Amino acid sequence: MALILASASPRRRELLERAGLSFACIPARGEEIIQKGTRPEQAALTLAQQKALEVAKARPLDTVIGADTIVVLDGMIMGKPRDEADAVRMLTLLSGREHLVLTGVCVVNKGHAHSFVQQTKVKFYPLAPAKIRAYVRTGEPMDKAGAYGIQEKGMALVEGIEGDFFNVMGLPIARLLRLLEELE
Ligand SMILES: Cc1cn([C@H]2C[C@H](O)[C@@H](COP(=O)(O)OP(=O)(O)OP(=O)(O)O)O2)c(=O)[nH]c1=O
Repeated sequence: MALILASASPRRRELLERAGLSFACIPARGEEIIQKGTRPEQAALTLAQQKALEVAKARPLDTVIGADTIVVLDGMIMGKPRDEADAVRMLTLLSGREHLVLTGVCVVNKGHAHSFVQQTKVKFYPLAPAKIRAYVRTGEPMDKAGAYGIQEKGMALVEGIEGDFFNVMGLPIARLLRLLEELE
């Protein structure tokens, strides 16, 4: 029985590797679709479940991990920016404010799906418009929820966090390891 990470995210792969696990990566191909009006927790859970279940169908004997990370400001969900203007819009909204990063995780094992959502609070410094534009021009925000990466240049935007740092990067690794141990 193998462990499979149903993800194309280089951050998730790196975190699992750093935690010392052996696993294979098989990205889910399905589009990430969520119905309008879905609550943030439910959205993160549903997307993680969709990814894990899609890959688990092809690998029924293996343990499959799916995850999805969203940023939530005042109850509003921010995924990845559509384009640079969208990234500027998101970062302008996040400037000087506190938001939540939610990562949904789903582990499919022996035909059962085990899911949870982990939440981390992140506070941004106030950001001057020129700073936001310069950061967006680096290209870093484009494949990241909320248009920033706390583990790269985006670290300069962050005044503080409350909760698991790795959850912001895309995988709440300690809680995931605990779940995997329970399933052994
Ligand atoms: C907020 C934040 C998000 N992110 C990333 C983590 C996720 O990769 C990405 C959110 O997109 P996701 O849809 O969660 O993941 P993904 O499309 O990159 O990979 P896959 O669906 O194949 O698993 O944003 C950071 O790297 N740093 C951050 O600080």
